[in-house]
Amino acid sequence: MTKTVQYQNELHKFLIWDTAGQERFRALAPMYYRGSAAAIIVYDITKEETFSTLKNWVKELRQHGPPNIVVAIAGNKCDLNDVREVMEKDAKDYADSIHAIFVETSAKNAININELFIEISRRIPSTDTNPASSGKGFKLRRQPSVTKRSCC
Ligand SMILES: Nc1nc2c(ncn2[C@@H]2O[C@H](COP(=O)(O)OP(=O)(O)OP(=O)(O)O)[C@@H](O)[C@H]2O)c(=O)[nH]1
Repeated sequence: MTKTVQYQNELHKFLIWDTAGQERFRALAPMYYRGSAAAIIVYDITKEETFSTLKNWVKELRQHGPPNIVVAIAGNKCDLNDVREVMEKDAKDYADSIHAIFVETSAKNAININELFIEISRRIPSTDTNPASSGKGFKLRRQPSVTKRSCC
C-alpha cells in the first residue's frame, strides 16, 4: 500500500506494510521493520489489552529495530469514545515518555490519518540525508502495527 503526503514543498511517498499484530506472527515482524524509517504501532482505544501489547512492540523495536526509527503510536477507533477503555492522557503520557508521536485516529471516519503521516514526515530526516528515501520511498506497519518510508 502506498500513501503520498505533502510536507512543506516535498511530496513524501510512504510504502506501507500492514503486518499482523498477533503473537503467532511475531517472528515475521523483523522482515517489515528492518530498514524502515518509521513504524506506526496501532492499538484499539476500546481494548485495554491492545495497549499492553503495544508496549511489547515498542520494546521489540527499541531492541531490534533500526536505531533511528521514528515510532508513532495510534489509538484507533476514536469514533467509539463511549466504549473507551484506554484514556487518551495515559496513552499520550506513555508516548511522550518514549519520545514517540501520539495521535488518536479513526480509520473508519478518516480522523487524524493524514495528520499522522504529516507528523511522521516532519520527524524523518530530509531526503538529502536519509538513505532510505533516495528514490526508494518509505515503509510502514500496524498493530499492533509497524509502518515503513521505507515505514514498517
Ligand atoms: N468503529 C471503528 N471500527 C474500526 C476502525 N478501524 C477498524 N475498525 C473495525 O475493526 C475491525 C478490525 O479491523 P482490522 O483492520 O481487521 O484490524 P487489524 O488490527 O488489522 O486486525 P489483524 O490484522 O487481524 O490484527 C473491523 O471490523 C474494522 O471494520 C475504526 O476506526 N473505528
